[in-house]
Amino acid sequence: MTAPTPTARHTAGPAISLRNATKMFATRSGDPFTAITDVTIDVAAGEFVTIVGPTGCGKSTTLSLVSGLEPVTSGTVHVHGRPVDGIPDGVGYMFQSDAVLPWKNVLDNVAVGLRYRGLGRKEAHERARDWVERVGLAGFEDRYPHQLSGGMRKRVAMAQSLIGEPSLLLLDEPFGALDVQTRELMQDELLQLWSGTGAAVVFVTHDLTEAIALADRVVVMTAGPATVKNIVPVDLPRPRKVEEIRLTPEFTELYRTVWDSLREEVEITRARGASRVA
Ligand SMILES: Nc1ncnc2c1ncn2[C@@H]1O[C@H](COP(=O)(O)OP(=O)(O)OP(=O)(O)O)[C@@H](O)[C@H]1O
Repeated sequence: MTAPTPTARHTAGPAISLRNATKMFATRSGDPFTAITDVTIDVAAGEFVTIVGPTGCGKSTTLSLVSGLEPVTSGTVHVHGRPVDGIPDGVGYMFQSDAVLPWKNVLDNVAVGLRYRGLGRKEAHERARDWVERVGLAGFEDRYPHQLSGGMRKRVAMAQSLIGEPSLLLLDEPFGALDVQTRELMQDELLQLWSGTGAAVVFVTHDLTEAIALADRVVVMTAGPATVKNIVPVDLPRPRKVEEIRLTPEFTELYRTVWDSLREEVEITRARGASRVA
């Protein structure tokens, strides 16, 4: 597997910039529901940022403001220096439930984004073949998703998100449904594929080991409505092998720092849940 050539565009400012971003949703009762409040985060080109926080605090909502799927209620969200108004150019996504199309084989699934953007079949297939190889699926081009393992489907999804050479990669618990061994393998492969691309990454996860192993910085969110509680720099050398670095004393220390920050927020969230069922 080889890393892709650097393609991300370079701008002077941060790739992503949220300033006091607040999102409210309308509710049936008429009272707006605040999902996140005053979130301020910058992500530089080529930086890998992970977001952790208690369940339901607003992590996915934060991503949806960056991807343009939801408009911000107050505050600002900029991508490559421009206010987000609809889906910005150069965004790649990956979610827990992958977007692999059951009626298309591996090659067509990987090529689908390029075809959608108007590239001819031959060229799209050539590039897709290259990406199928990069994600370790050479020889499986003709297989259909139901003939693949969970890990192989994730590889297809990874190739789908990376083939467009995104300058921004938004990942929402992409490996959440995988077993632990496959997950670690996919984490290593993601790091390898991303390294050198210059893409800014925002990766939402519940798994602190994953958050620390992948990141340049871990953003810890508060109990909902989420705001940024703490940002922990991860000064571990790259390239990284998740299996190896998670056993180092530096990693254990980082884990303690992140968990110390998160624990209180998890307890607040649990107490709210308990009071609702009391
Ligand atoms: N479209 C919507 N309309 C109303 N409320 C919403 C909408 N989207 C999200 N919410 C609410 O906003 C809050 C934050 O949701 P969000 O999915 O961002 O949290 P999360 O931290 O990603 O959750 P999880 O950890 O469970 O994945 C939740 O209370 C959710 O119910």
